[in-house]
Amino acid sequence: QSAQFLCMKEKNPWHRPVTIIITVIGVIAIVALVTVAVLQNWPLSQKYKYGIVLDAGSSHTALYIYEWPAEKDNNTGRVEQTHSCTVKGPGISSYASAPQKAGESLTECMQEAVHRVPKKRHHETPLYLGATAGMRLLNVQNSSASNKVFQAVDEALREFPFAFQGARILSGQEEGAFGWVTVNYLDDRLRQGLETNGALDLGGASTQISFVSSNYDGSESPSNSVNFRLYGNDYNLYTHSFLCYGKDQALRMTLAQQTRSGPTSILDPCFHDGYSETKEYSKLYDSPCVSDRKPQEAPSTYIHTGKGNFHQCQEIVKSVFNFTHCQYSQCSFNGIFQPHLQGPFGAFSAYYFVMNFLKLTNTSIPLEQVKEKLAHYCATPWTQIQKQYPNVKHKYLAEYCFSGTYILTLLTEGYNFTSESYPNIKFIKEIKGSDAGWTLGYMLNLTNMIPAEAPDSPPLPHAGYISIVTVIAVLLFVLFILSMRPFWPQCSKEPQII
Ligand SMILES: Nc1nc2c(ncn2[C@@H]2O[C@H](COP(=O)(O)OP(=O)(O)OP(=O)(O)O)[C@@H](O)[C@H]2O)c(=O)[nH]1
Ligand SMILES: [Ca+2]
Repeated sequence: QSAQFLCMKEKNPWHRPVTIIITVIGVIAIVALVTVAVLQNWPLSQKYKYGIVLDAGSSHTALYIYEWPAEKDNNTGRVEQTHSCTVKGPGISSYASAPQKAGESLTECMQEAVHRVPKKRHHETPLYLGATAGMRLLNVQNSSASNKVFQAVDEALREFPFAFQGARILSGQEEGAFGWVTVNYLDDRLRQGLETNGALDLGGASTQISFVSSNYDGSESPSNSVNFRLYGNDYNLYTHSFLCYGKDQALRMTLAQQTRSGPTSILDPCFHDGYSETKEYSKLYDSPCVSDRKPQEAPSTYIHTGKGNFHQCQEIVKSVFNFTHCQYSQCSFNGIFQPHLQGPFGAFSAYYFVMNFLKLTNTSIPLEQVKEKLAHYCATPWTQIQKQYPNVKHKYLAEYCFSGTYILTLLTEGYNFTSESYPNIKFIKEIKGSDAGWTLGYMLNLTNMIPAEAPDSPPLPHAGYISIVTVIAVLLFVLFILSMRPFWPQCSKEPQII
């Protein structure tokens, strides 16, 4: 006789059909549960949607293509610029006498957009054209010519397979406010409700300043106030656009200032010593910014010569700002209200082009030192400048001394930046690969891509959710197996005598 453990003789319980079936069903259930959870929460499709904005500025037109994930997440700050194209030739307002050409000029960049945006998205891709100060001025000067330019541009853009949403002139407020939206959206400040950055935009024909100031509620000078509710936060923005104070029109104003008596030549401190070019009076005064100052009797041309003196240049530049009247508690210039400057500022477009060329984008350099460096640059003879920068466009190169002086004067005398607040300015071209400017903000607004209220975000991130579902499923399965214990084969504790 031998004593044996009976259960040892029994078949392995895991081989019993019931256990096998339960296990298989359990495993299938867990796999199914986890798969459903993963699929349900997977971004439905990783494909992209597109939007196109044409920035019809006074000096040139640029096309921007934006991209964002096709499903959900549009409101989580993920719209990015994927491509930009600079239209050859001048801005559309320069085609007043040949409107058809304004439309034609856009063709090349538009064809590029046709190739860049996937074909199946073409028909649903919104296309906007916004015109700024150049068209505002043309509209003042000759509204029928500006209508014709728009008609030509409209017709040209309709030829493309996109969802064309129209061409129009932006108001100065829109231009300023959307520049502010762009800068703060790209920095992810809006969604997170962080303190915002002000925006400084310097174009060819107008310039904008926009910022949130805690002591400005919009009641003083309401025309400078723009209200936004974005991601559940209220913003009361101060914004102003100065028509004629873009750098090209400001240069005209300083030249007008120096040619009031209709001389045959001027010695301009804003241009380098040795610079000399013959220019036409009719071209100089062909703008509403200066047309009323045209000298009574003037020859057809004047010789524009330079003498390269920063301090004298600054005096002439100052004279295009009017500081005599202010009906508000405080003003910037020309009687325009401006609350106390507050917070950091991003300065883009010509602010960046000019300060970058002059190697003056580092605002931690004291303002006095910046002025000294610029004074030194302005005093450099024209022949030396030309030798030093043989590849820079002649028109740009000739104007950097004026442009730098104008920028510093506008910031300090105009907007009241001081040596203390100057370091709050950052000269920027782009943020995270997207250009700073009004176009992105304009598109986000028109496509309702920034919700007024904060989106309901799921309490757990995707990975966390999946892990928890998996752990709970496994736990439930183990519990289930344990609950089946009564049906498990029993081993007797005592050896049995067979
Ligand atoms: N140095 C330099 N200047 C530039 C460049 N691109 C544009 N500019 C000049 O900088 C000024 C401002 O340019 P933009 O910001 O494009 O102006 P815009 O949008 O055409 O004009 P607005 O309608 O007033 O906004 C103009 O005088 C341009 O000629 C560049 O790459 N380098
Ligand atoms: Ca512009």
